[in-house]
Amino acid sequence: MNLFASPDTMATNPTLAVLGFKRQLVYHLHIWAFIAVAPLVMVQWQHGNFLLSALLILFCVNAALVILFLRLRSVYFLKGRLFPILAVVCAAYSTSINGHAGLYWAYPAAIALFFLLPLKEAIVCNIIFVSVMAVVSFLQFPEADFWRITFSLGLSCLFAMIFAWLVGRLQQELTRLATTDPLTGCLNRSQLADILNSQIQLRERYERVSSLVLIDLDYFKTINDRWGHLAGDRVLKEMTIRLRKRLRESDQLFRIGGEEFMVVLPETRQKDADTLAHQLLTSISARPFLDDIKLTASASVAEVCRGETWSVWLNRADQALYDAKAKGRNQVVNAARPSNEPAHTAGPSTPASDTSAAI
Ligand SMILES: Nc1nc2c(ncn2[C@@H]2O[C@H](COP(=O)(O)OP(=O)(O)OP(=O)(O)O)[C@@H](O)[C@H]2O)c(=O)[nH]1
Repeated sequence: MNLFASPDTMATNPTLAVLGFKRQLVYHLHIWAFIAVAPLVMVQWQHGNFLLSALLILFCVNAALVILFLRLRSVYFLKGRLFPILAVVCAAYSTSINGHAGLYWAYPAAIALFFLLPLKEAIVCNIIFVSVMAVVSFLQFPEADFWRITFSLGLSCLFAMIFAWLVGRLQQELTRLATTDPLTGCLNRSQLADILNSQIQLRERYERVSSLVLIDLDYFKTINDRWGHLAGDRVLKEMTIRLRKRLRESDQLFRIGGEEFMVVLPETRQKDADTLAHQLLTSISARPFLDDIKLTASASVAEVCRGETWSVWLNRADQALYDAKAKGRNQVVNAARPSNEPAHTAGPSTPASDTSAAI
């Protein structure tokens, strides 16, 4: 059994890959913490520290449950929140009764918080932890030791915080790079299946209907041939800006091929998507690109139908786009619905605007 994410998923979906790595981190952290802490239960029991022994048993039980839940259900037991609380309480209490022998555990506990909690929560928890440890050290050790402990623990937390913050930033940046197209900033195909599937689930569970629009520039090859690839790139960027201007925040714009774009429209019926597709084509053909390059585009519209998979949904839209090209371009074609679905608005192709096909 693959614990966290299949190799296929990790290769194609960066967001799931990151989630998989986070789960592995939590998993390994709990395993090694369990191995390190379990023998201490006996040691503390033999020393007559029954309360600490009980706290350590709780810690081990929680670690075992997190490991089991991750293995069997791929979810965090109690969202992994018990580890930090128990680690901090055990370390502080152990220091107060065992002196230096307990203090050593404060360092790994403080660092572990940054791996298990969201950054802000980890910072707050660590500030509280260092403060508690400072009070315990003040009461327990000579003044010189109190300063050493407080500063060395505080510095360890600071280093761990900087490291966790940078890793978080790096992870966000890598996810962004892996999920977007560098030229236009649109989403790329990596999350296409997931986003279409989530719309399908909304349709199946709550009857909430989404549509998708495919848009493909007409005769784009001619732009490259006449004005060069750089001009072609600038046209694609400007086209993205024009499309974005007309879309809502909740709509998702993908670049799924060279000059082919896809818009996923949540909570949108085919009729409204068709209206939007006409407006998008008009925004492309109404004004020339880079001052003198006139362009048109063809589009297709497909509302998600009950029981279909994302690839069937996309194929219907693809077929309709092919029809729009075959019928002369610069028009919107509504995708045919599967034969078992009642027809709402599927209709014949309609001209997008009067603008003649480009160049
Ligand atoms: N400048 C630029 N061109 C690209 C990019 N990606 C793909 N293309 C070009 O887009 C063109 C697509 O050509 P075709 O598939 O024949 O499509 P078309 O010329 O638009 O013709 P129809 O779609 O049939 O109207 C090719 O010349 C590709 O080289 C890109 O990122 N930048």
